[in-house]
Amino acid sequence: METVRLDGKALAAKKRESIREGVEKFTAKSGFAPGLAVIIVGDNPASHSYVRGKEKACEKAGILSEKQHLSADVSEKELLDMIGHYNEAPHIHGILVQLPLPDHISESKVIEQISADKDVDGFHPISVGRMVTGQKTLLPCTPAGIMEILKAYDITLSGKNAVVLGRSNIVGKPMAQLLLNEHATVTVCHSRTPNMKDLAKSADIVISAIGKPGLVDDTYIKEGAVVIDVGISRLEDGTLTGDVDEAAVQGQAGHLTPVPGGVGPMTITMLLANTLQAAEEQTA
Ligand SMILES: NC(=O)C1=CN([C@@H]2O[C@H](COP(=O)(O)OP(=O)(O)OC[C@H]3O[C@@H](n4cnc5c(N)ncnc54)[C@H](OP(=O)(O)O)[C@@H]3O)[C@@H](O)[C@H]2O)C=CC1
Ligand SMILES: Nc1nc(=O)c2c([nH]1)NC[C@@H]1CN(c3ccc(C(=O)N[C@@H](CCC(=O)O)C(=O)O)cc3)C=[N+]21
Ligand SMILES: [Mg+2]
Repeated sequence: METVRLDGKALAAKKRESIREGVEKFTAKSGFAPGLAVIIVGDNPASHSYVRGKEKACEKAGILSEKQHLSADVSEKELLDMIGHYNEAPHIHGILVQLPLPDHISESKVIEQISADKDVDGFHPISVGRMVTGQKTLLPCTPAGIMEILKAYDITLSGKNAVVLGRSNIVGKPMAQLLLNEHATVTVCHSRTPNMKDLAKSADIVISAIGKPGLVDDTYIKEGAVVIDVGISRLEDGTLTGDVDEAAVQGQAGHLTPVPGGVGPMTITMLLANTLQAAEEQTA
C-alpha cells in the first residue's frame, strides 16, 4: 500500500500564519505583543539550536521573545528567582525553561515555580491535572502538535488501539492522555516492557518517543497503521533521524511523519499558539 506522508512542516506553516493573524489582532487591541521568556541553562548545542528555532518562529509570528542564557553552574535559587521575576512581569505571558537542566537543579522544582497561567510548555502539575481531568488548559506542545496532525488528516481515534513508545513527562505520558481523552484505547511501553514489538504490531496507531534511531521497523507495524515518529537523534554525519526506519516501514504503514519535517515543526507551532492563548487569558 502507498504510505501517506504526514506533512507536519506544511501544516505548521499554515497554522503559524493563522497564529500570526491572531497575534496581530491581539496586539492591535491590547497595545502590546504577546511575550515569551525563554530561559536556557548551559551550552548544550542541541538545546541552543532548538531555542534559536523558537525565537525565530516567535519573531515571524509577532510574538516578543526574551531569551535568558544562564551559565551551567548557576544556582537553583538564581533560576527560581528569575522565574519568580517573570511570573510578575506584565509584558511576559509565557515562560519556557529549556530542558534538560544540569543535575544540580531540580527540574520538578523549576517547573512548579512557573505560574500555571504562564506555563506554555504545559508541564506544571496544575496543567497536567487539568489535562487529565479534561479541563481547558495549556497543553504540552509535542503531544498537542501530534493531535493537530491527526486531526488535519482526518485520522479517527475513537475506538482505535494506540500504542505509545516512551513514558517521559514531556512526551509519552501526556501523549497517552490526549489519545485517551479522544477515546482511543491506549497502551504505553517503556524500557521494562518485554513484548513491545507485539504490542506495537497490533496497534492502529503507533507513536514512538524513545530516541533510538531506526528502532521501529516494519516488524513493529501492522499493515496500514498510522506511525508518528517523535524521536530526534543526530547521527555522526550531522543528519537528523527519527526512531522509525522510514525505508523499512514504507509501503507497510498507512501514514507516516517524516523526520525532519514532521512532529518537530508542530511542537514549535503549538508553543506559539500557547503563548497567544496565555496572553489572551491574562488580559481578558
Ligand atoms: N519532535 C519533537 O518535537 C520532540 C522530540 N523529542 C525527541 O523524542 C525522543 C524522546 O524524548 P523524551 O521523551 O524527552 O526522552 P526520554 O529519554 O525522557 O524518554 C525516553 C523513553 O523511552 C523509553 N525507552 C528508552 N529506550 C527504550 C527501549 N529500548 N525500549 C523501550 N523503551 C525505551 C524510556 O523508558 P524508561 O522510562 O523505562 O526509561 C523512556 O520512557 C528523543 O529522541 C527526543 O529528542 C522530544 C521532545 C520533542
Ligand atoms: N522546556 C522544553 N520544551 C520543549 O518543547 C523542549 C525542551 N524543553 N527540550 C528539548 C525538546 C525538543 N524539542 C524540539 C522542538 C522542535 C524541534 C524541531 O523543530 N525539529 C525540526 C528540525 C530542526 C533542526 O533541523 O534542527 C524537525 O523535526 O523538522 C525538535 C525538537 C522541544 N523540546
Ligand atoms: Mg518493507
